[in-house]
Amino acid sequence: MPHRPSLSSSSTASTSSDLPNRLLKSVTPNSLLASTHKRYKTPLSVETRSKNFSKTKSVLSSVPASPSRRNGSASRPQTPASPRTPRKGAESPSLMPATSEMDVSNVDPEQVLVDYQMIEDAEVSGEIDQAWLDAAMQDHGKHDKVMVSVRVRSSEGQTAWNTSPSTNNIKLDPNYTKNPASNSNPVSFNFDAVLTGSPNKPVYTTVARSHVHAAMDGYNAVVFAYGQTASGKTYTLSGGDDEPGIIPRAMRDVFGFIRQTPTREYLLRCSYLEIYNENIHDLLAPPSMAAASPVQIQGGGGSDIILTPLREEVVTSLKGVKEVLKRGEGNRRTACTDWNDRSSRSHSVFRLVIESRERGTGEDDGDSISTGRQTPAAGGRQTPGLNGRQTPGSGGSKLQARGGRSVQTSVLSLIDLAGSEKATSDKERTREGKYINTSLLTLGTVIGTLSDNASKRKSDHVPFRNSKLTRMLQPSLSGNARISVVCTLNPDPGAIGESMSTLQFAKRIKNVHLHAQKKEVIDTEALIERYRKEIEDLTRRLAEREAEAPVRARRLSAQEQLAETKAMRDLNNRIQQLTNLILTSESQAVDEAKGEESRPASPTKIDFDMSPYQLQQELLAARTQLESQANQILSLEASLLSRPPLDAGASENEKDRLIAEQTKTIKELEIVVKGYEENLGEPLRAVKEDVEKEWKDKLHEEVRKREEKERWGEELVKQLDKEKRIRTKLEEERRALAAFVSKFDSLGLTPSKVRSPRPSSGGVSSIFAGKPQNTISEIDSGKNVFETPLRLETHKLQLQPSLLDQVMPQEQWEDDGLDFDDSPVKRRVFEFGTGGVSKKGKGVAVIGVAREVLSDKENIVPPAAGTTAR
Ligand SMILES: Nc1ncnc2c1ncn2[C@@H]1O[C@H](COP(=O)(O)OP(=O)(O)OP(=O)(O)O)[C@@H](O)[C@H]1O
Repeated sequence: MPHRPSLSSSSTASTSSDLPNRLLKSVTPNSLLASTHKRYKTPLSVETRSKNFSKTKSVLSSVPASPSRRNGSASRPQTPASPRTPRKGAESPSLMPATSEMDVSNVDPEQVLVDYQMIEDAEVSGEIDQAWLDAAMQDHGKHDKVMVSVRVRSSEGQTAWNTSPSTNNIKLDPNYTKNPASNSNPVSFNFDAVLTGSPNKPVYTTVARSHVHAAMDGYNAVVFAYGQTASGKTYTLSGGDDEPGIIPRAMRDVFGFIRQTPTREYLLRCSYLEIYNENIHDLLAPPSMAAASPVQIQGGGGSDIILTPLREEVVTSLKGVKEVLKRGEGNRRTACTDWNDRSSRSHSVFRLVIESRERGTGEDDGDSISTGRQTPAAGGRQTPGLNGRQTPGSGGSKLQARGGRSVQTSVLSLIDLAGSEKATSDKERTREGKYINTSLLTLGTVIGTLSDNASKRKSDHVPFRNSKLTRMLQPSLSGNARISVVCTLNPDPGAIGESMSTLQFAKRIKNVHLHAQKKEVIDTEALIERYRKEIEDLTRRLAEREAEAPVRARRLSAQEQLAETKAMRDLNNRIQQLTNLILTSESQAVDEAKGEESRPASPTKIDFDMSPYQLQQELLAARTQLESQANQILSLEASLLSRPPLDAGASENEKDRLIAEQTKTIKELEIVVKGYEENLGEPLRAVKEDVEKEWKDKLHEEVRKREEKERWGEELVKQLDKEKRIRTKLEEERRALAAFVSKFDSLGLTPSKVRSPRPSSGGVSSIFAGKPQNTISEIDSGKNVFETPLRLETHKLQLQPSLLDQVMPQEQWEDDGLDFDDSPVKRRVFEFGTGGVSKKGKGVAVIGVAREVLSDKENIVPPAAGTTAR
């Protein structure tokens, strides 16, 4: 029996010095009752969770051989559902600071990085050396299944199980089978490991160490203990000072790993929570705060989940981790149940988020050299919560990729599940037990479905959302984590039923398939470098294929040649795609350098957090876009090729001109194509604007010309109307004059009665017959030979009403609306009358002529032939 000294001075348990007394007490029923009674006064404990594993003997003997009830339950006082009160040794919740100095939202991650130089000897496990590390690495990379181990609790009493650690087998003792006749076919199970005994070190080494290393290497890892109440889950996970369990050993290994890895620097932050009655409580926050704002689960659907609000404490040393653990364990809910003095009444989850990147040279680190342990937020740097880039407690990455150095992020989750149990005699415990059993049942269903899906290649719905526990474990159980399960068994024959159900759970979870992936956030520089390398590789392969093409073409069938062409086209497409990605990344980097943080993400930005489905969609969209760009480029090239070929007979100058023209066009096309590449399908903005402007100006000019023509047309129509009206009036005038003349003639005036001594044989008609040549007839196609001079003057001279009224009423003449000021007709009329004198003079002269002709018909003497009117 190993000696187990007390765990801590603050523990309520006795020290090793009073071991004999404790042993004595432990076997006395009265003392057991007394102690139980005393404990029930504080049913929901916040006592420091470091159980007194030093009193193994007494504890083991006090743990009932089977989950049978204890005596004294009848006298148990009612359980107050009051808030937790601290027990002796636990950190008082009221003293707990509302916020912690090491809360990740209060520190600059760059200032609290841990590297190999900072690890002190005392912090690391002496067993870790390079060979050991190499072995651990090789191991953890291979598994695609859950690692399942069974640990049978030590017992001094009877045991129902026969174990064989060397063959990893566990068998039910034939004496305890229901049907002894079935001895030939005993209940037997094989697992990855079957463990017995009290030491925790071999347990850690076997079930958890490689997973811890996987987490340090960038994989998510989960280790959890499953089993009925009092079977040893907490003992396995937490242990005690003399027999530390998986959690403290894992933390020691974390720092040991860092010490052995001089090439990287780490940001470590931990959180501690419990799921109690289907509520998640932050164990690192003061209880009042944790109760007021329970932790919520966000996200999911296969991807990572976010727990908020959840305190995350940055740790830079093993001591720091121990303090955090102590604080969290002090807040855990434990109570004395019928089967376990200090039963965990909740599922507890301790999470360590590990972010790491290659150590910089210092030049690319700016002011973030981690050459020694630094105080948080030192140096006046902005804290992450203040610079707007990070959300405190959101669970996202805090460390930035820089200088081409990518950041790996992983989470190590160490989970102590509450134990399944039968109905208890206490109301409050029964209520808790109901929640515990329900969530464990859901866990079993989820595991069962996952296992069935994997073995039968189905995709049945997995009810992750039916409990907080499975919801929280969803990303890990969906496959993106390395998982190790320790199933703990109570060897007592009275617990065979529960043990069998635990073993069935272990068997099912063994079938769940895992495909853990490293999560890496890479910065633009490193990304571009990767693309460049890939392009180089592809270009080389393409060149090789092209070189072999002629030889191969002879050997290949038509179908194979098609496949070959397609393969080469794919290579080309990929090169093109990568080139575009480089261009996009580079422009993004420039924007980032300019501080354009608000710039929307480029459509081709690679987000390594995306689910494979989202990435596929992105890829599909990018391919479609590239294909359309390729088509545009092809059509541009085609139009370039379809340009008229250079005429062989063209003169040198002409050739030069055509060459210059074609060169210019090629340049323009190049700009357009480049624009398309840079803008992912958008034409170059400047080119687009130029073209638009050019066409706008042209359009304006065309509109202006059209409007001018319309105006000109309208004017022309007006002029034509005027001309028409003039023509009509002239016609009427001609008719009137003709009537007048014929009337005049019909009066039978003889030349003797006329004052003029020069008689005319033709009468008045002869006057018109002998009119001068420059009359209106010249502009009127020779039709209205009599018109204008007389018409106008007749109108102006107010011809004798007795005569004219009959043919031309006064009003008609006045209302003709003609304006002769500018008309060519008028001009000609005046010219005709005046022979080119001034406008005013012309009018007078014309009137004079008309008056001479018309004022006194008695005096009208037709001029001699060939003479003009005076
Ligand atoms: N392998 C072991 N060797 C010695 N003692 C053990 C071992 N496993 C468990 N015990 C003891 O058994 C008791 C119950 O163990 P523990 O509290 O770890 O059970 P549990 O499964 O966590 O119970 P619960 O689900 O009720 O919290 C403890 O006192 C512990 O010290």
